[in-house]
Amino acid sequence: MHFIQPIPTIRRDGDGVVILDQTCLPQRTETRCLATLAEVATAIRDMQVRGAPLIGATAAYGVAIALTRDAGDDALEHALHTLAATRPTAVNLHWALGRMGARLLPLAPGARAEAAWLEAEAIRLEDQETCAAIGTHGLALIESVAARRPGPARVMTHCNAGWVATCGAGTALAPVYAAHARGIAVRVLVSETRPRNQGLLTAWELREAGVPHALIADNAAGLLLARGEVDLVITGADRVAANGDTANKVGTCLKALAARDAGVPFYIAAPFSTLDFACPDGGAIPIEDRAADELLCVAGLDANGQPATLRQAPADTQVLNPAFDVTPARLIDGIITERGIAAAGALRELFPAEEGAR
Ligand SMILES: CSC[C@H]1O[C@H](OP(=O)(O)O)[C@H](O)[C@@H]1O
Repeated sequence: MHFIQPIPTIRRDGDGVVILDQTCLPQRTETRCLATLAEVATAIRDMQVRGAPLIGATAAYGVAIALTRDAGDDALEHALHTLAATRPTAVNLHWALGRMGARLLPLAPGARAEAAWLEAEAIRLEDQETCAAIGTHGLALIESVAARRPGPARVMTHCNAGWVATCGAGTALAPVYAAHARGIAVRVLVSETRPRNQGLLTAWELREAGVPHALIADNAAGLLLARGEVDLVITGADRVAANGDTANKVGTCLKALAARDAGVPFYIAAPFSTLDFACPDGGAIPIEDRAADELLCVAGLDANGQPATLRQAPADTQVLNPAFDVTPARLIDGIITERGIAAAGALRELFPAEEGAR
């Protein structure tokens, strides 16, 4: 059964794209047209689109949008550099731009725009297939939990690695959706994911899909793991280094530590486009620092149901806001990819270098 996104996270519309604006979720579902390179770069930087695979696809469309106006060498280089500078950690962005550059640079300018749209569309469609395959492979983990004990399989996740973060079913949530579609009882524990609260997107997705779940405060994860109330942890990833060290949303590493201490298996779900074989280990992964206001303010609806932002601490409060952390390979029980599940650090067995992996 193929997962169909309730609202496409990105789709071509003439010489531009229409995105689902994630800064409005979960309060409102609004789409937004992106018609220029600058609008695409802003959408990625400001997280109107977010999630590693979706960032990559959006960047690919951004190149197509730019080349539709000017397909010369300088314009192509400018588009690639502008988009590459938007967010540093998710390697899917750089993977997609590398793929676009390799496809387009050898072409005559007159042939580039059409080829760029085709390549962007191919990246989007491939991501749908990739998510589906991750779902199939991850399903086996949920099935084995379901076979071991009565009641729903209790899966903890962090951040949002569901359909809104991709062009398909998601990464970490793809196995959950696959289980739910097959009638396997599953209950997802969703951590809030301060400061940007991507867990609210996960809770919204699961609610819309009718998948039982509970939103938890980030700091509740350790207690729930220690009390034996979690069977399996699955999170997404933004970059997996060659040795299996994995960057994901800040807070992931604490969950992996608590899971290991409690004897709960901890898995990462990530496609090939998230694997960075050129990056030796987690210490070499660039970690994005984001604006202080992400911690100092909260966004939501006011008493009248209108969108509002509240400042919860003085604007000059000193803040550190690393958006990601690195979970060492030793804490990861496996990485669920579109080609199967590999031990962290053994990804080359699924993606041999001779196939052209970075
Ligand atoms: C499907 S990977 C999603 C990945 O993206 C998140 O980052 P962000 O919300 O900053 O784009 C996070 O690390 C998730 O695991």
